[in-house]
Amino acid sequence: MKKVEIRAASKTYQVFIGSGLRHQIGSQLKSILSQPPSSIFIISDTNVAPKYLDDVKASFDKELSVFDYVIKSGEASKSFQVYEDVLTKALESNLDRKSVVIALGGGVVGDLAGFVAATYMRGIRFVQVPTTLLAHDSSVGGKVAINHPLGKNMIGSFHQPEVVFYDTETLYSLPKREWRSGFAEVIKHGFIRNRRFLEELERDWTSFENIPIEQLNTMLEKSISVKADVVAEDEKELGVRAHLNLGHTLGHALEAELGYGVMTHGEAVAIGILYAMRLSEEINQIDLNIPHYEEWFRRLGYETRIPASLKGEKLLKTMSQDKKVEAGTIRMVLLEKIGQATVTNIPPDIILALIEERMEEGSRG
Ligand SMILES: NC(=O)c1ccc[n+]([C@@H]2O[C@H](COP(=O)([O-])OP(=O)(O)OC[C@H]3O[C@@H](n4cnc5c(N)ncnc54)[C@H](O)[C@@H]3O)[C@@H](O)[C@H]2O)c1
Ligand SMILES: O=C(O)C(=O)C[C@@H](O)[C@H](O)[C@H](O)COP(=O)(O)O
Ligand SMILES: [Zn+2]
Repeated sequence: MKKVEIRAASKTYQVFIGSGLRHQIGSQLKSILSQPPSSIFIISDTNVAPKYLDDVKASFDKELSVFDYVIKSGEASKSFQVYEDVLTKALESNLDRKSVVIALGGGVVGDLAGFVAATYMRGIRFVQVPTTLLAHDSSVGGKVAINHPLGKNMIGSFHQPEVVFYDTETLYSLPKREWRSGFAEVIKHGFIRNRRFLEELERDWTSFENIPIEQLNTMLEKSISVKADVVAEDEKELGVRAHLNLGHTLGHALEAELGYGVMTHGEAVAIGILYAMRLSEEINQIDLNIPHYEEWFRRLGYETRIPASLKGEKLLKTMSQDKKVEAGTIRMVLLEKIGQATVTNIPPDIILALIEERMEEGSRG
């Protein structure tokens, strides 16, 4: 088993990475939680629950009350309606301030369950049990949120989990599309902070078929360590944490404009990273060798261009509502070089011109 420590200003906790961890959650929590839980509330989704919910439930002593709530899978569940439904179930189950929420699933479950935990009775403890590759990112660092029709993750909080149990055996039931989606955040961690890691990824990850679990676990430990370093420096995104948003200003706008769930988060981030690299070249007057990276992304099966169905002006408007905007100015994460990020004010005309440039063939002008 591997372990990464997250030293956030508000809390230090461990991310355990290993095969089969879901079977040990109940017993492990006995020593990890300083106060025993009065009850457990597991939130999962319709794809994950049939596979793994019983295993997690069975890991708890019979005497402890364990409730669960299964949401419909997909990004559309990060909504006010589902948030309310989960809270209703929590209240009906008489959860109290010593209860512990468990997020069993991908980033959708993690973000929603974390926000439920952050707000139920003004905040109760929660535990992340990620089951997607992408959730190596979402389960760490304490950003929890739901979406608003006008923008991604607009209603949320910072609420750190007590612990993260990353049972990487569960990733082997993921569809290939979800491996690819999650890998975009891994690549992002390389681009913003660790060139050597990025080079290793390029060398070792040529497809998502038959990945040995040791290779997976080692890669995840490195990727989570990048996030851990950033969160330790800046838990609440007052500065350097914004670097974790590389590719997200456009990425989030793509998700919102296409309708939540049409493009996965990672698919949108991959297009957003290449777009941010192009902006970096323009603004910082550097050459990042984009054709090289675009070719790698294509080989891995990513779309690399902005869908032709979208309009530049509308994307710009949505990007103007990004959380990094200050006094109406769009601020984006750019690269100074591969492995080093920075945040820069970007004039709207440049944003628009490069959106047009990065549109799918045949849709420009
Ligand atoms: N809080 C953060 O710091 C942070 C970071 C990155 C992304 N996010 C958020 O995470 C979300 C995306 O997360 P995601 O990609 O995990 O999406 P997701 O939770 O929707 O999972 C993707 C799909 O895989 C299914 N699935 C999950 N685990 C499975 C398994 N083991 N086997 C088979 N199917 C499984 C899900 O049901 C879903 O259909 C977005 O909302 C994004 O905004 C948050
Ligand atoms: O942890 C962070 O900080 C990130 O930005 C990680 C991102 O991958 C993630 O998608 C996050 O939810 C985006 O946050 P937001 O503040 O831009 O909504
Ligand atoms: Zn992300």
